Amino acid sequence: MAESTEARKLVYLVTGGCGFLGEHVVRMLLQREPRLLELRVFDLHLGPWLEELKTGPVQVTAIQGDVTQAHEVTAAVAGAHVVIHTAGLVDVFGRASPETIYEVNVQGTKNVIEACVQTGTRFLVYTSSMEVVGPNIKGHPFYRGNEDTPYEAVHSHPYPCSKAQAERLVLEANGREVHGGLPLVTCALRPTGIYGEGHQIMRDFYHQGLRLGGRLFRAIPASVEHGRVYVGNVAWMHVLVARELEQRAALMGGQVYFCYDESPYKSYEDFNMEFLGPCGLRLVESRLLVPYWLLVLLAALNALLQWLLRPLFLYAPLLNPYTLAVANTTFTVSTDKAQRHFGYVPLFSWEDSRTRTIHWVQTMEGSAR
Ligand SMILES: NC(=O)c1ccc[n+]([C@@H]2O[C@H](COP(=O)([O-])OP(=O)(O)OC[C@H]3O[C@@H](n4cnc5c(N)ncnc54)[C@H](O)[C@@H]3O)[C@@H](O)[C@H]2O)c1
Ligand SMILES: CC(C)CCC[C@@H](C)[C@H]1CC[C@H]2[C@@H]3[C@H](O)C=C4C[C@@H](O)CC[C@]4(C)[C@H]3CC[C@]12C
Repeated sequence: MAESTEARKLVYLVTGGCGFLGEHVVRMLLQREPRLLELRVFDLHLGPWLEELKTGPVQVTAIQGDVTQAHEVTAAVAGAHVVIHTAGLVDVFGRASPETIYEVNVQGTKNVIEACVQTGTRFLVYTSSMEVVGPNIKGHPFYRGNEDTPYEAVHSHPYPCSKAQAERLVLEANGREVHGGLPLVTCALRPTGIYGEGHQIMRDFYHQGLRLGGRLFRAIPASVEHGRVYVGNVAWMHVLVARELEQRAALMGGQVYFCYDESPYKSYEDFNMEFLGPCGLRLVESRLLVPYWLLVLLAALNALLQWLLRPLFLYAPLLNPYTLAVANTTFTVSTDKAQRHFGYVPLFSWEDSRTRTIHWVQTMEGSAR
């Protein structure tokens, strides 16, 4: 590598660095941030793959910790220049209680902010979500909207509520004085539905399709558009924001950015078929067999069963009233704010993103090939 070790002086902390997005952020930082001296990877569950990263020029420090424990967070943040806070409890299936979701997503984020303030860390990038905007409980479409598009952001589900609260805390913390007297600079990235290597729900759909003899059944009309963005591009946006936050603090501090790339606008299921189709699955047009009212009924039945069975075991299917509403409401973004503010251009074309994701599905354990 051409850069001298002298240029390496920055310490980054990635919370949730062993999650689906977090792992991509960690790997992207190692590849694309030449000023990195130390990379701290903080997660409740550390991945074994971290070991192989420890042989490179950057010191990779794995920290097993819990964002809900303020002292653990403060210890991890101390001495870091930049914190990328991706840790979160992503649960729209009723696996965790609302209290736990709030504890991790809201209290965990408060702990990260306070740790920055106490220890003098000045730059904080928060992984928010499109869900802080919508789809809202009224099912209003958000069609090719941007960061300034008016939309009634009203939620009732614990996950979007917690993400919205956490995002607000992060943005309000912009400008707070940190230890040493300088201002904290924060911003939030709002990915739409992320896809790519490691995406658990794609894995679930693939295995469900295999169990159903290579078929998936269309539930959502093809006309409902659902925003998707490739994980490599989301990771790249995090790296760029973190890099530019110091130089462009006045412009970027306290701002939100949707994550976007060249992925096509399609329905959730049609989009998944871009990858699952080449892996041998087909989408069966069953909309006449399974009309929407029946899906609503099934989703409600699933919610009831989840509640009834909770004392015995956790019943958490993909279909519930909330996931049905999200999948069945158009929500797509069209914006260039990230390009204007910090020069973001997707690193991976749609073709690359598609090829990489297909390759990942094909090499998945239990795949048809
Ligand atoms: N997956 C998506 O489509 C999507 C879309 C928009 C936003 N997001 C956001 O991106 C972030 C990452 O999501 P993901 O899809 O990679 O989820 P993920 O579950 O794969 O990753 C989250 C990581 O956070 C860690 N974590 C959870 N609780 C923790 C705690 N108490 N302390 C420390 N670490 C903890 C988990 O162990 C996991 O490694 C989340 O904040 C999520 O809200 C995800
Ligand atoms: C109706 C069924 C046949 C299909 C169910 C699909 C459902 C599980 C999918 C559809 C949309 C998905 C969400 C969407 O991509 C965006 C996000 C934002 C992110 O912050 C967390 C994940 C989430 C909520 C996806 C979860 C899975 C959903 C609801």
